[in-house]
Amino acid sequence: MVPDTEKKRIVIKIGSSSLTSLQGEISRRKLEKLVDEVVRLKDEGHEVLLVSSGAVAAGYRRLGCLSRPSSLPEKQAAASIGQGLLIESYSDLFISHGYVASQILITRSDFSDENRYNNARNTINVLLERGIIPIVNENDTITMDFLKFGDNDTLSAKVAGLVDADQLIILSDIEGLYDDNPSDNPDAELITQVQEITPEIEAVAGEPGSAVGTGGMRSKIDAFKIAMASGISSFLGKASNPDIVYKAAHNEAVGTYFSSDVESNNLDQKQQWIAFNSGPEGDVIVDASTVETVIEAKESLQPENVHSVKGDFDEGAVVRILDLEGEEVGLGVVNYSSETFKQIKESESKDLEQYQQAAVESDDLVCHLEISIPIGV
Ligand SMILES: Nc1ncnc2c1ncn2[C@@H]1O[C@H](COP(=O)(O)OP(=O)(O)O)[C@@H](O)[C@H]1O
Ligand SMILES: N[C@@H](CCC(=O)OP(=O)(O)O)C(=O)O
Repeated sequence: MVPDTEKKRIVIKIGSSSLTSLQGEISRRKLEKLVDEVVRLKDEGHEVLLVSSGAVAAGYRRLGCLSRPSSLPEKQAAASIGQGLLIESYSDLFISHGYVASQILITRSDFSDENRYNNARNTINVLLERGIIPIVNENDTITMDFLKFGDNDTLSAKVAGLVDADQLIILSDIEGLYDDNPSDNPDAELITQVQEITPEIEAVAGEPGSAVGTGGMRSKIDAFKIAMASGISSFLGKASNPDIVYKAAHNEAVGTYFSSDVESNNLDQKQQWIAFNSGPEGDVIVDASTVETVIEAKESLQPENVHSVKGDFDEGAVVRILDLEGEEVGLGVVNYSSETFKQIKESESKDLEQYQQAAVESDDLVCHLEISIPIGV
């Protein structure tokens, strides 16, 4: 954890439910509160990036809908109207405090391309270093349902990892993570600290309680897993609480803090990309002893330890690494194509010498035991 006095790089995610009125429209008052809080952190010298939902909420009325639409094309059309209005409001408010905001729209397929992923990082780094407040949202108007991040929770965690943030603050309409869904159980109790996302923690996370939220607690738990695996401390708290952002940044807020001391939970940026963003193009199958001595030990996988391959992939592709039962044990970038793997399999042992490179280098390998998050969340 970064000492309290140091300048931090903070990613703040705010959900639709925390930016809208009871009617589901953007609330100017809520937007102003958030901006005031961000300004307070900026005035202290911190770098702040916002991941803001709200495009659909800001646009559906002008589309002619009486309530938030439910069909995908209507939501996308509403977002196309609302995203501009949302950014205009943010921009005006930040300018009135002397700060410049910028807009970044991202789709999941942008992040699955390593070059675009790295490009996004370079752009955002320039903005943050120059004191700008980047405001990120999913590019709703062009994203197809099956390609969507699904909500902005996991997007915010991936962005936090991308920019190597010190802290991820997720603001919602709820005080934090409860030991049961408070919408169903009024006796549910707040969990203030989470050091590991165990199956018990996953089990308490339920669906959204409001009509405007999309991810509920499930997608927040996925987001915290990604942040923890990336070595980022996180916080979940209620957006409407006074000074919530300032207090969370100074570790004084009421809510749930997620932090991991596990050394292996520190995937570097390449490994984060492999684990959370890439799309595997094929499978490499290994036996049980290789799982134990190579994959779990995070050693480089040698070509002779590959039992077989499935699918057609080129050198440089990301593949799933499966055990003989078909269970996914890791992900990695291969140094050989599927064709070459087949040739290696058929080669005499004296011919193997020409394949000097590892099948997957240890730096390009992510073992599923250390993350256990389904790819593409
Ligand atoms: N274990 C839990 N603890 C807290 N909230 C939970 C839990 N399970 C489900 N929820 C629901 O998740 C909601 C927050 O998610 P969501 O509505 O998607 O908000 P946002 O728009 O901020 O992303 C809460 O209001 C609550 O109804
Ligand atoms: N990208 C969408 C938001 C998706 C959404 O509702 O996310 P969230 O409120 O964080 O569950 C928008 O701007 O309206």
